[in-house]
Amino acid sequence: MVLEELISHQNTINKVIDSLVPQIEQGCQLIKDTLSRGNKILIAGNGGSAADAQHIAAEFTGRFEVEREALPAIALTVDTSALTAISNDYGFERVYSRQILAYAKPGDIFIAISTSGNSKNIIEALKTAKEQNCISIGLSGRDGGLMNDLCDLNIVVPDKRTARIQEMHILIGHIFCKSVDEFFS
Ligand SMILES: O=C(CO)[C@@H](O)[C@H](O)[C@H](O)[C@H](O)COP(=O)(O)O
Ligand SMILES: [Zn+2]
Repeated sequence: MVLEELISHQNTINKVIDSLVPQIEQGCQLIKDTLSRGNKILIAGNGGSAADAQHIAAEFTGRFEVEREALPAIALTVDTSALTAISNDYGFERVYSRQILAYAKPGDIFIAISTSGNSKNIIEALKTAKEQNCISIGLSGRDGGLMNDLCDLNIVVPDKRTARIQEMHILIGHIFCKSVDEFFS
């Protein structure tokens, strides 16, 4: 089983190498352009993808591999008072869209992470991000789901398994960070 899982991960990376390099490069460029204009990054996801959202945001506000200026990135997954109040008062579907209304300025980037591409709170957040004139980058999987029609750039990991898709998302997130390190250092 262990070897099979490792080989399955390797097969997914090979599919990403074969099909997603231009889209990942486009994501790097959008993020560098956004940060160098003085705009910020907002990130959200559910479950393992919530952990990815805060992991990636912290690489920007703190640092990744080299010394460079602090960069503005906010994970919408971390404030338990906001998460519980918004869910309780407006419904879980609006837990991220309400925070986008609070934080987003035109030209900011919203990175939406969903392996199915269909989580309702992520879809609502993408609709609000569009209304706020934000740029949206999707990290999704399977067939890209509803995110295909709502993201400026939807990076769809060509796999069916949530675990494999999540593993590629954090790799792509780290590639975004590497490209930002090179640009800002
Ligand atoms: O990490 C995992 C599974 O590996 C789970 O916590 C997973 O993220 C949750 O089931 C999410 O609710 C799935 O949502 P999504 O990726 O379809 O948007
Ligand atoms: Zn997981």
